[in-house]
Amino acid sequence: MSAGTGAGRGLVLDGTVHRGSFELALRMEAGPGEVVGVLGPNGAGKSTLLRAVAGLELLSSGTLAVAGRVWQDGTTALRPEERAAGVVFQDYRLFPHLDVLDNVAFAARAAGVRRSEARDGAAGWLSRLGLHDLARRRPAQLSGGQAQRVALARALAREPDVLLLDEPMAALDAGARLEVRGFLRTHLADFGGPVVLVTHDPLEAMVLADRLVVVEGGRLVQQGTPAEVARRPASTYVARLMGLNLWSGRLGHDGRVELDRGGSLALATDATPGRVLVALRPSAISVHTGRPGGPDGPGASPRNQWSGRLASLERLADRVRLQVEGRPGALVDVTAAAVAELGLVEGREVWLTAKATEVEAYPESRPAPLAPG
Ligand SMILES: Nc1ncnc2c1ncn2[C@@H]1O[C@H](COP(=O)(O)OP(=O)(O)OP(=O)(O)O)[C@@H](O)[C@H]1O
Repeated sequence: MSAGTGAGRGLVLDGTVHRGSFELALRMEAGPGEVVGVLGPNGAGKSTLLRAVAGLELLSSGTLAVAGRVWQDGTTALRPEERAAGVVFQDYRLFPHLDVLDNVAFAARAAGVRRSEARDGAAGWLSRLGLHDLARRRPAQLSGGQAQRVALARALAREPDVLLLDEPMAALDAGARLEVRGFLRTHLADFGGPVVLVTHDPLEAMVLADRLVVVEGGRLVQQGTPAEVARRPASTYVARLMGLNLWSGRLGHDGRVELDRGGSLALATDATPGRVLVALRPSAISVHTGRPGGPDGPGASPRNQWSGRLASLERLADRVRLQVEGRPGALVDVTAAAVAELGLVEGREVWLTAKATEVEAYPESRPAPLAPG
């Protein structure tokens, strides 16, 4: 889906929301058919953003419009029930006393549609989503994955102008998460309106979102396609999330970046001298237990090498992540075999090397303004 196009028919939020002493100040758009993933650390304001769209919090200033209709501005504030928003929460929030069919029929019933007609409509949604076998079950008889699929059916059955998903997979175990992720991927693509998906999980964001918006401390710090954000993270939080090393520094005319927190790295590419962020994949760094090439070795080694102390080892799915203190400190990924062969233990002095071609540098800048809708 194209970013930013036709946002007039999508969602446009430009304003501030206050909750106690916290302020969210944001401009964001989600075009029709576009899935925007909102990422951010705890307390960043992600839920506040969704609540403001749903009408559970009011904007202190600014405007919110969805599908060409103003939901809030200086003079208007639609009540939550007047907003055509389909919301899916992490804890499903199905009505426990109603079976699945009546849960999905609920919005139509609340809008005054006759019971038989509302149930026919709900049955249609359940069939479309492959959930008709669950129609007669009560929420207590559903697994977490099933409950969350029903919650999506209920949200879609409202025929909303925007879908709001608040950490929809956070309460699920790994198996159900995979299942629901596939389900969302299929059915979000069929929904023609804007989707705002709040998540902590970078994989979920990568798989489901067309565009990412990163919020920290109530402010937008970065937005872009998942690939852009992963390649050039704008903050340490994003870099960690994407599993990258990120340092800030100053690039000189000699092609070396002097890092703010010590050390320097050589680049292979031409970048404009000045303030930069430097990203390096943990798997692009090699570990050695002695100085590469020996103390007086020939210059055959890669252009970046530095020493450090192994602070910790963490087993990941298919590798081991090392945290090395040094100048610069770095995350390094190696195989379990390498850990054994090199005798890597906490506290050990190591040498790190990285090819200059692996070092990605880009200007340290404020997020680019949104393209006009
Ligand atoms: N009812 C409230 N009254 C006052 N402040 C609140 C209230 N609820 C949340 N806050 C504050 O608003 C800020 C943003 O909270 P919010 O829940 O939007 O963050 P979040 O990004 O969704 O975090 P999390 O990932 O932990 O859910 C936090 O600093 C929080 O302390």
